[in-house]
Amino acid sequence: MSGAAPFRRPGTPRPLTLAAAEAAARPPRLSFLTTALPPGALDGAELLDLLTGRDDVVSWVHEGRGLVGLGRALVLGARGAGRIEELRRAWRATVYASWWRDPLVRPGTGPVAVGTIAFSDRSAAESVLLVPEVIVGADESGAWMTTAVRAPVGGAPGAGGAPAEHPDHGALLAELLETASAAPEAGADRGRALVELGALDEADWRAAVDVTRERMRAGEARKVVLARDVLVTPGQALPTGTILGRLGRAYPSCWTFAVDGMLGASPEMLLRLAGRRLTSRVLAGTARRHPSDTPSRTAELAAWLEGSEKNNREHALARASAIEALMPLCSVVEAPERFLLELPNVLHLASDITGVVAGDTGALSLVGALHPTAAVCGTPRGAAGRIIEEVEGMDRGRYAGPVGWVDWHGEGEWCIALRSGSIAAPGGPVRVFGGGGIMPDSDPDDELAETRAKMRPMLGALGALPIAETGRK
Ligand SMILES: C=C(O[C@H]1C=CC=C(C(=O)O)[C@@H]1O)C(=O)O
Repeated sequence: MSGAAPFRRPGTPRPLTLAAAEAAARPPRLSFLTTALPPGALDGAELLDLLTGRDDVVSWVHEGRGLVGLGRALVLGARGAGRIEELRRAWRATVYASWWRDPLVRPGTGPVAVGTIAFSDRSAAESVLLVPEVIVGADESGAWMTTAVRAPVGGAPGAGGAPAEHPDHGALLAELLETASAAPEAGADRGRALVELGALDEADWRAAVDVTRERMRAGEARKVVLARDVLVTPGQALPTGTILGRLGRAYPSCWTFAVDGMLGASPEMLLRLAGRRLTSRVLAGTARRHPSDTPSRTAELAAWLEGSEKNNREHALARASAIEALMPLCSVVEAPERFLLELPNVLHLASDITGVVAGDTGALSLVGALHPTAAVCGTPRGAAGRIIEEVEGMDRGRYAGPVGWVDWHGEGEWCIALRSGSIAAPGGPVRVFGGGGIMPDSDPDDELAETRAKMRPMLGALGALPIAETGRK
């Protein structure tokens, strides 16, 4: 076992765990209370510092801002082809049945659920929406705390009712800050991490790329994204919050996420919906880089990537499929020229697509319409999905699935769970994933090296890379 025990305030009932379909029919009643934290209340601590040494945490942090959470007030679960729609309905019913007070009314305040969704309709992994007991959030205007507790029986639902008994937010924050400052230093790793083969060894994965290329050359698909996994046992038991702190420090421009044991630092924003405005970042086309590369070496790589015919074709397919999926849902879609995104481990070709969502389509419906994108599945989607199932040899679980949060009126932010891993039990081994877009002219050795580069964020945070390669600051 690792670090601290799971977060549960004394006297709180066990988390409510419900099948989404059941919750939609008989919604649970929660009470949410949001309060602004006074300026300086975090006392110089970063959001992710509040999670150091802890398990049972949630995280959604980008450039130091976002949401971190502890504990579980409610867990909604679903599987199969209808999983996103079932979760959407269950959350909507839960919000309708619940009480809340939110004087801030900003993105991420008030009732919020965080979610992680399986890549495939046929995955054995459960897709969940989870309401943490405590959320601490921060944006450019300040910080806040939201607590969620079970609502008392009786009274009218909705935002107008009286809140139930909530813990004192000032005292709770003081307790979180104190535990964080007492947590052991996250820096050094004691033992050596063990990295074991996942579903396929490297030779078999290269052979899978070969078979995929042949099937594409025969006309079955134009692009297929193949992934592989390794199992990493850190040299010492690492609490999830400690791994997140390392990811956030090394990859601040990515979204450092954790929900229900799925964690990582994703550079790919599937969609952000705020005030009906939608943003989606499409990444496809990659050059591997090393943290010690000089600026001139990076410039050389960038020029190579921008001129690479194969990478541009790969990017164009992903970009076109995102635009095509958004067109029927938006009154306006804009897609300026692609650009180069620099990360410590890779360079990507990137497109930021924006739109105005028509009608009252919420973030989870949009997630359902966009997933799986050509950046993680391929083109055409059906044929690429079949090839993945037949050659990859693994259930991706929540890897390459949507991960993010949704608020009380259906807006929120969702990434694709890339540069990620899954932890089955706190402090235990982590299944780390990496994939790449395969084109008919792909080179299997190159593609394998690309998956290694994409695993680097997680391997570094787990102490499974030489320190010079971690990108850790
Ligand atoms: C499938 C992954 O990356 C996708 C996202 C960006 C670039 C990609 C590429 O160039 O192949 C992949 O489509 C992964 O990180 O596991």
